[in-house]
Amino acid sequence: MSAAEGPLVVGVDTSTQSTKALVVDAATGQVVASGQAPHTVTTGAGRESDPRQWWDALCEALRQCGDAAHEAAAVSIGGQQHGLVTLDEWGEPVRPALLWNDVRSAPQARRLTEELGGAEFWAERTGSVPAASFTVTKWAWLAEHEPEAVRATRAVRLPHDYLTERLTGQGTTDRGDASGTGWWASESESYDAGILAHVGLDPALLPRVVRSGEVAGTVRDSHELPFSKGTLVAAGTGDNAAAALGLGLRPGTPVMSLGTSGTVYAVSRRRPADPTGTVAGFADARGDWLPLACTLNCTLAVDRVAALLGLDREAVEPGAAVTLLPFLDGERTPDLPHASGLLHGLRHDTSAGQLLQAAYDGAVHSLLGALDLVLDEDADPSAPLLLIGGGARGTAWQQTVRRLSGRPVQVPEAKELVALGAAAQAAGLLTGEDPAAVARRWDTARGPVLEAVERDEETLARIAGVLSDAAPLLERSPQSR
Ligand SMILES: Nc1ncnc2c1ncn2[C@@H]1O[C@H](COP(=O)(O)OP(=O)(O)O)[C@@H](O)[C@H]1O
Ligand SMILES: O=C(CO)[C@@H](O)[C@H](O)COP(=O)(O)O
Repeated sequence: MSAAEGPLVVGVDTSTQSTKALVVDAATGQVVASGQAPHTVTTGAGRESDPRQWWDALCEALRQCGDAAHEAAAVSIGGQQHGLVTLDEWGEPVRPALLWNDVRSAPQARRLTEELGGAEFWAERTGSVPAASFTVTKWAWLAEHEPEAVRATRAVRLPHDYLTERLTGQGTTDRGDASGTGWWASESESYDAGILAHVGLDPALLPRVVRSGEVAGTVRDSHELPFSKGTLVAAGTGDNAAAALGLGLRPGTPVMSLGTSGTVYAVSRRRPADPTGTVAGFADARGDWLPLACTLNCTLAVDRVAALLGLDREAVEPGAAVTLLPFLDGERTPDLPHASGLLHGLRHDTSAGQLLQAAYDGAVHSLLGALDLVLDEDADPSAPLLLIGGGARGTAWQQTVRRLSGRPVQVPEAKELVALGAAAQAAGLLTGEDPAAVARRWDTARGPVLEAVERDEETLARIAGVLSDAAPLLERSPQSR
């Protein structure tokens, strides 16, 4: 038996690049064991992963947790948002999942927006104007390009739903992740029959939306897993909503997450509805809202630039007037799904380290441009920005965010905030507490605060100028090149 003070719970983050599992003492928040296993994502035109890989990675991550996982009384899964998982009558994937960063459905996003009353309609009805990331656009793409896959589909799931269902045998989701589909009406908090009919998706194929604090099911017999039969399974949620739980976030505190995606968000009491499409009006996993902006090019894009230059990711140098828009995967914020990377202002005396700094600046500029739109008007502009995700461990990321935001930056010591949020959700099932209150009791946001420095307005203005001047080039679709 472990020396834990309370029951043990398991929190999982099934994100784009890997699955991470934490075994946590529900009394203290102490992480008693952890494991991690990678996934592969296709490159080229689309971004796809086989959902069965996520299950194998979950089993491996739990195996690494050793005996502690056997003692868990409850488990919860947080996962990458939006991915379209199509299952056949035996619960097997019909085809690989289309991931959030697959931009092939950009034409369907535009078309759906126009066909159903425009951006205002979508923002008001679902909280968001659909971009290529949203599940509804992926379903429309599949119907157009692979109608046989659509015909074979008997269940439609999100990544975290897929794993939860393999644990419990029941098709469930939660409001946080459902709000990123594009077919969940934030106005009525239910599936939107009109939108579903428009895209030809039978609501009977969708999972039940489990309420906050409700048990999604219990672990069914499985010889692959360390859990006992009957272990409680919480609703789980999307990874950003899980991280908000993991930080015990209160309204008005801004978060920036630096991972495969870059995100900025805050909890809000007001239901968001941004017709410009910059802010996605997600629900959080409790009963509030999670206005959020997301970029497709964050740590992977900057690491790719470092690799091209043959530099360590920390080998940045200041002082150049060179601009690099690191849109290697197209971009969502700003809405430029067909864009590619763009370099401007290169001189004989520009160093490789300065080019790398320009990639960090470009990635952070996109996120900061959306931060004010995410925050309510009454949010405190001097509140520290909480910096999380794999990139938050890097000094170059920390210093870039600090310089370009002009805000104090707090870096929580806890590394896996998505998995911790899922663990807090699982703990809440056992104790009856609000999961965000569990995380506050665990003091998960604790970490050093880097004092504010003067905001680097010159760099921000230069990047904004290049972005605006290069708009025709960045907006051009592949067909018109
Ligand atoms: N010490 C570090 N400094 C800077 N970046 C890091 C560091 N450690 C990890 N990363 C970056 O974090 C990314 C993974 O972050 P993570 O939040 O786990 O991603 P995701 O949840 O999208 O899979 C990697 O792409 C890597 O570039
Ligand atoms: O699309 C979004 C949010 O809208 C992304 O934030 C995904 O949820 C993927 O997250 P990571 O794997 O980068 O954590």
